[in-house]
Amino acid sequence: MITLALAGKPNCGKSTLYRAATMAPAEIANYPFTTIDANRGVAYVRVPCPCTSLAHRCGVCADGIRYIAVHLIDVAGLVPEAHTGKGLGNQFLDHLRQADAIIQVIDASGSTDIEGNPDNPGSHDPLEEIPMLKTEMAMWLFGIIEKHWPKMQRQAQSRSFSIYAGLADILAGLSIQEEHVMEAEREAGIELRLTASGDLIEFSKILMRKAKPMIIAGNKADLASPELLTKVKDSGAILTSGAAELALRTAAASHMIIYHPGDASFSIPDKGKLSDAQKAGLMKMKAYMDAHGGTGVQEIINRAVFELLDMIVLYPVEDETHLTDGQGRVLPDAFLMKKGSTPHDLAYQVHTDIGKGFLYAIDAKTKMRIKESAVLKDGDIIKIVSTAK
Ligand SMILES: Nc1nc2c(ncn2[C@@H]2O[C@H](COP(=O)(O)OP(=O)(O)OP(=O)(O)O)[C@@H](O)[C@H]2O)c(=O)[nH]1
Repeated sequence: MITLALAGKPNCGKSTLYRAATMAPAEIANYPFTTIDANRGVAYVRVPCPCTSLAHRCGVCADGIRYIAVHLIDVAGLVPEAHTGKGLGNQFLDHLRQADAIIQVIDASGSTDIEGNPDNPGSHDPLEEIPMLKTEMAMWLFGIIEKHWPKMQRQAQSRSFSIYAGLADILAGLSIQEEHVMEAEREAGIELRLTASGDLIEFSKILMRKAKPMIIAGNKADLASPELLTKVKDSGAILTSGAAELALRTAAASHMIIYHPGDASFSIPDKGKLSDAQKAGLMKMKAYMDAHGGTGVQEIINRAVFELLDMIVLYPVEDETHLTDGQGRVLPDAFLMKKGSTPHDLAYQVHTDIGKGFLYAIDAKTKMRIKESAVLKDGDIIKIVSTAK
């Protein structure tokens, strides 16, 4: 399953964002494994469910909204020089190891300094936080490479030794592959074999960027001044309010409001049941959402998955006419897969045996056979015919 990590300095709101994003939407609260351990949980991307255009609705989605699970990690807060052991030190880097993509959380309200100490809103520049994470991650990676470099350079004297494979091997735990190493070498304009370890910092930065793509959440946006909001938004960050999202999901869970994560707004079914304080709190959130089109929490998860990681959603079925599985359930499964995936890749994703016994696939929309190597499109509903059952 795809893993996203929330990383940033202490007090920028990571845990609040994490709690909000991993609080299962009311309709799917009984999904298994909502919390895996203290800092690893299940969050969801939101997509329109294809069943909305069918005669039979699917029973999985909530009012035509399909939520698909991804893992989310709440990474320990990091401070400058964390790679040397400062603050909680390398703990955060060990968490990041497991991530496919990183959501860097910054305090858009400027109400905490670079080490996370509280201050008045607007007293710090949120954009100063952005290079810190990149630097710490790159220096950590550099530290690993540096340790192995003398040996690697000796081995590189031998013609049969590939420095790309060697480096990828050392960094396999970080999901760094040979192609990443080659691309980073090219981009850094160096020849790895001939480069002294001390000159590998820029290379490490590029390599980290390739292996762990990053998107920025300008969090606590509800507390930020209009000037800071503009500045943070112009930097390309997505504005978020983890606190608002958490409050909305909590209110929805107790049926105080109707809200699906990612909605631009919410409704109150029975105002009479709310206290004046609750009404005032909700109105404040409504004003914020009206101004920003929502809390931004769902948006950042969707963008991390679909834009940073280039994923599409595919729906495997066993019966291409009724779009059901073997038990008659309509569109029960939705898989997140890399853009460019083929029916054969999907077959493997469903089950290794289905992949091994793959015969052919049918596009349920056109009822036509498609080639094993055809490139699938986002939203495709596919029947796989395999020797395996
Ligand atoms: N106004 C506002 N406050 C927030 C928001 N998110 C978090 N906070 C507050 O900011 C403070 C820090 O939030 P946390 O979620 O604990 O921050 P953290 O980054 O996990 O902190 P560490 O665990 O120290 O790394 C708490 O008082 C939160 O209530 C937000 O979106 N808006």
